[in-house]
Amino acid sequence: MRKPLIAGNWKMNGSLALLETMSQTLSSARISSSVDVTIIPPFTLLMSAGKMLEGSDVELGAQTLHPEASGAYTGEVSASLLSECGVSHVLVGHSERRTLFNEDDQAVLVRVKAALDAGLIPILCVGETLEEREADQVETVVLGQVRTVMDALSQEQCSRLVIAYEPVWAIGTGRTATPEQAQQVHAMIRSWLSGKDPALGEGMRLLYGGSMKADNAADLLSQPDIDGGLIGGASLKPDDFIAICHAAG
Ligand SMILES: O=C[C@H](O)COP(=O)(O)O
Repeated sequence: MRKPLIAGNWKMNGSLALLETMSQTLSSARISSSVDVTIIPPFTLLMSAGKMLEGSDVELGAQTLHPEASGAYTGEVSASLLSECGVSHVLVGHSERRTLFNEDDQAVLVRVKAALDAGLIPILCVGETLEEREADQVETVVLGQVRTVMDALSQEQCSRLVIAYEPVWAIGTGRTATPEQAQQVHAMIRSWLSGKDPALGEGMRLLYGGSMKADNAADLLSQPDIDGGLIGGASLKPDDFIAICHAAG
């Protein structure tokens, strides 16, 4: 039985004030222990967030990392620096990183390895653009992104990953994949994983991301192969984020 995970990616948004409100709202929300919850604020808030969340069940994630352990990389942050803030999860390969910061599959792979080496849980983001969907390339693109990473890792390393399927055309657009569209891609990813290793297919959490909101979360999360959500915009509104967490429980 896979435990659902709801992860809120704040992107380059939020503030210390929102962090305080979010942490208070989450701690009084009585979210079921059958759901894992992670918030993923910008780097500058991680240290404060780590302190605020200490002792709570809510976990902390980062939005990216540099693959090297240390060195002259002005502006970058390594896995060990993230760990010091109390970070347990890190997004890798988000479509905004792939598109705006030119992170290709190899750049994604080295970041996944760096995260795993440091004991962090990578949330590997994959997904097709609208043009790729319209050209019938969903399987080629999505499984290509999954394969590049999974085929380069040991089975034990693979078992520590979470995958988030985020159709690029649904991110921040208000245009959500239908539960059937999302389920179809999740089932395809799971079937590929099962072919590689049945235990991996059975155990890996596959999150959906792309305009998931309080009013569509329950339908998406009720699909058999959707094990949680990677939430952008709605994760900045404490009540909406908590409603999504409740929908997963
Ligand atoms: O990381 C989160 C995703 O990009 C989804 O963002 P969104 O919920 O604003 O569409």
